[in-house]
Amino acid sequence: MDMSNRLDLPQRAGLKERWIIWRNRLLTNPRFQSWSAAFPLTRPIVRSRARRAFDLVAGFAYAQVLAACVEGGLLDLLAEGPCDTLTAANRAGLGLAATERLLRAAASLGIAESLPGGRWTLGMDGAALQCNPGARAMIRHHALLYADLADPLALLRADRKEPTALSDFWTYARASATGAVPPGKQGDADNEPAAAAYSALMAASQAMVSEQLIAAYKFSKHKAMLDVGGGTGAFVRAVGNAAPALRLGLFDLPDVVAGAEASLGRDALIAPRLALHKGSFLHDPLPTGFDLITLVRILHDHDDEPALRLLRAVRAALPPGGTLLIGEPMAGAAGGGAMGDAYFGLYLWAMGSGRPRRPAELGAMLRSAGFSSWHEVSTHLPLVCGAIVARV
Ligand SMILES: C[S@@+](CC[C@H](N)C(=O)[O-])C[C@H]1O[C@@H](n2cnc3c(N)ncnc32)[C@H](O)[C@@H]1O
Repeated sequence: MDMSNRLDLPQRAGLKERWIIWRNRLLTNPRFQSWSAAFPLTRPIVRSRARRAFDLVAGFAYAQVLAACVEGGLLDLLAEGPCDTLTAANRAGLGLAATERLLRAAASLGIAESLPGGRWTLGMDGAALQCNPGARAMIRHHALLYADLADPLALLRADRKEPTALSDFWTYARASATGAVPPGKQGDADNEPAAAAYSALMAASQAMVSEQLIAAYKFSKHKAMLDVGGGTGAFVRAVGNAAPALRLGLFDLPDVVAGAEASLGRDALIAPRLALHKGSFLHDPLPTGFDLITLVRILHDHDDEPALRLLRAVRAALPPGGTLLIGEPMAGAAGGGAMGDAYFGLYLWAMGSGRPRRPAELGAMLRSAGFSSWHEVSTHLPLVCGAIVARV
């Protein structure tokens, strides 16, 4: 292909587009690359861009170093206090040389840090991850994602029609994408272990999400909250503890509600004001009698058609003046970097259903589902969870 021809094509391109084309021409020019790396004023920029480019190239290796530290128990060990390489080798079940290699890699990534006398402790990022059980559960879970991403083009070419490790894990995902009834809807014994596995992962990572939403939104101004797709109830419990007068409801697939019953049924502060509802939010009407409905990490799991169907069901279940709170990581979130389009984009593609959405896209769907207004509510960490409030 004649590149120069292609680059000259957009005669009518706007200023921004022409600037991008000019910039990319410059950046791909070997003479400019050599000059800017040598020139003292541009050298720091070149170094930092080169580091960023290298991180893109090596990201998979970095993630695997982290996975090895978590799976090998090294993060737990380093959290107990400084230790030497032999102790780390014994904990991880690795040879001395392999452990030294892994710990040096971890130290270069901020997961571990070396101390005098050949000892090791947690690095700054290691410390942040170690105190976050949800993040550690996700790191372990990523073995499935990376298996699916081993051949990314094959995954994309398959057009979400082939089973994947993630579509086998999230058993409702394929049903949502194809319009089928989800496996757990009939209280399906075969589906119970799968429902228990994804519910455990969600419960482990729920605390960081509920922390964001409880800090951002005043739940106590409502009388009754229904958490739709509420899993085994970690979010209901957190909100119920923060708003002790709130009546509570949880709706999920029967296999999952059984887990919620086991987890919340004996909670003296929650159980007396909790109603559990079983069904499929894509096939059954939602229970009424709640002035607040929450969808936490739900919509992004579903393609536009089922997501819109769910929003219409929520709209139908809410009374006049009722409120919907959507909480999930959103694409284009401030400070979210590549989380939305790169991470969730590919994760949900591999799962076989759903997509990350920008707040404005969710807003347009809310309008077409019949909500009269919506606005974004800012959370402390949009990377973990963004929030949108919509009114009937
Ligand atoms: C990603 S999990 C989120 C769970 C919880 N909201 C949280 O943030 O931890 C999605 C939840 O939606 C539920 N779900 C998926 N499809 C459903 C359907 N058709 N009807 C009811 N619940 C469904 C799943 O069982 C699961 O508990």
